[in-house]
Amino acid sequence: MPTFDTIDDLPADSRVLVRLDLNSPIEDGEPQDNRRFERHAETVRELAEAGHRVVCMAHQGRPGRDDFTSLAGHAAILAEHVGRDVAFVADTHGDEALAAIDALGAGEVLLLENTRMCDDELPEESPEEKADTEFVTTLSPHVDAYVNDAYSAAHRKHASLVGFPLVLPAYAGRVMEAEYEANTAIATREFDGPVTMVVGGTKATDVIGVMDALEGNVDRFLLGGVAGELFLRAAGHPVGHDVGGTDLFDEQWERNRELIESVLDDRGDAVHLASDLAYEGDGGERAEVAVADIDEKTAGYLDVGSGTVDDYDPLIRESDAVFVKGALGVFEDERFAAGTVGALEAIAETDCFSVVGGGDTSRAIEMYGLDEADFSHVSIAGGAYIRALTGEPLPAVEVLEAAAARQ
Ligand SMILES: Nc1ncnc2c1ncn2[C@@H]1O[C@H](COP(=O)(O)OP(=O)(O)OP(=O)(O)O)[C@@H](O)[C@H]1O
Ligand SMILES: O=C(O)[C@H](O)COP(=O)(O)O
Repeated sequence: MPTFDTIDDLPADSRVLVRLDLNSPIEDGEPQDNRRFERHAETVRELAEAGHRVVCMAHQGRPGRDDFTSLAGHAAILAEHVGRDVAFVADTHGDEALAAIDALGAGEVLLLENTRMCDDELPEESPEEKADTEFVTTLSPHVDAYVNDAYSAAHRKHASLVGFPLVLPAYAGRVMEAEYEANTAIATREFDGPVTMVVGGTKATDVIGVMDALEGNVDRFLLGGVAGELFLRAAGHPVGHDVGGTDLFDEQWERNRELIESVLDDRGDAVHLASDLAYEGDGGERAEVAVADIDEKTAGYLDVGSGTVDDYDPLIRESDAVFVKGALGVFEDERFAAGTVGALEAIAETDCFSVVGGGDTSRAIEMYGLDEADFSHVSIAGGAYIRALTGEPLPAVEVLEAAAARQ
């Protein structure tokens, strides 16, 4: 169980500084609505309805990149989800921000400007150094408490994540609580039956590290995507390398070859590989080939084949817990969605504990009309989910725990 305090412990009528993670895809300069707004809105609404004065802060993109924008558009989307006005001030901790914070009435909500527009925010430093920055020392006296709801950014040692909880009473928001509990379950919970992990996507280096770290906690890994092909390569099949200008395989193979081989040697019985793969046929249709019949990879494989979907289905249905990291194919294209959707449907129809992680993969749930309520938890975290799965500590969670020990 987490040892941090939650907003249930927050004193009444607080002026509270709440760190959200609204980092979103940006199209034509505008943030796109996504699950993060909906989830964080629950924490914000609960705080506002309880009569607290709610000062939100969040980041967007990274300096120098196209997605580094103001949060003005985010305030409008957040307001729709919260169901009340969210005022926006284009300032992180200057006079304008302080005046807006001081003027907030009970139940009112304010969003400050992108934290990464403040020079003190980004360099990763110790919580003590962050607590000493002008950003933290200027804002803190204007609020009574700090709430961190940004689990998905908790792997970063940035001022808004680790500085404030050193100098203010600090609490976890509802998203922080839910993500923490679900994402650590694989390492901390006892399950009666088999624990299965569905592993795919393009970030093979991440997921292979997770497989290595979780060897003792997972009974079987069902592989697809780029990692799946790299394992097939290690098992001696002529796949898992780049063709036609892709750069997904060779570099990740060189980086992970030893680890893949050692996972196969140590836990080969737990690693399930695709028996067939799907690709784009000459007429643009989905075509499939048995892995045993592949002599040479001439085009990209974009999904696991239907035989593999049938192999994986009962393994999922007889599991007591299923964790998903990465898609089994390029599900964004309907022709290559069968692997990912097949696995998600089997999970949804089974009464197992389930966590679906990864921003890209979880999009398949709404794209294919699945009901989010049929999963125990759909994570909104990327890097933090990976770190939680591998048991790496999250600095922003550690400071919340330290704050609770002080409080
Ligand atoms: N064989 C494949 N070839 C190319 N892309 C693939 C293949 N299989 C799956 N993908 C892609 O993998 C993506 C999802 O996995 P990704 O590694 O991006 O991880 P995620 O965990 O969902 O997201 P994130 O880490 O960004 O939050 C999908 O967009 C899908 O198109
Ligand atoms: O979107 C995310 O995964 C988090 O907000 C972290 O963003 P970052 O990788 O830019 O720090």
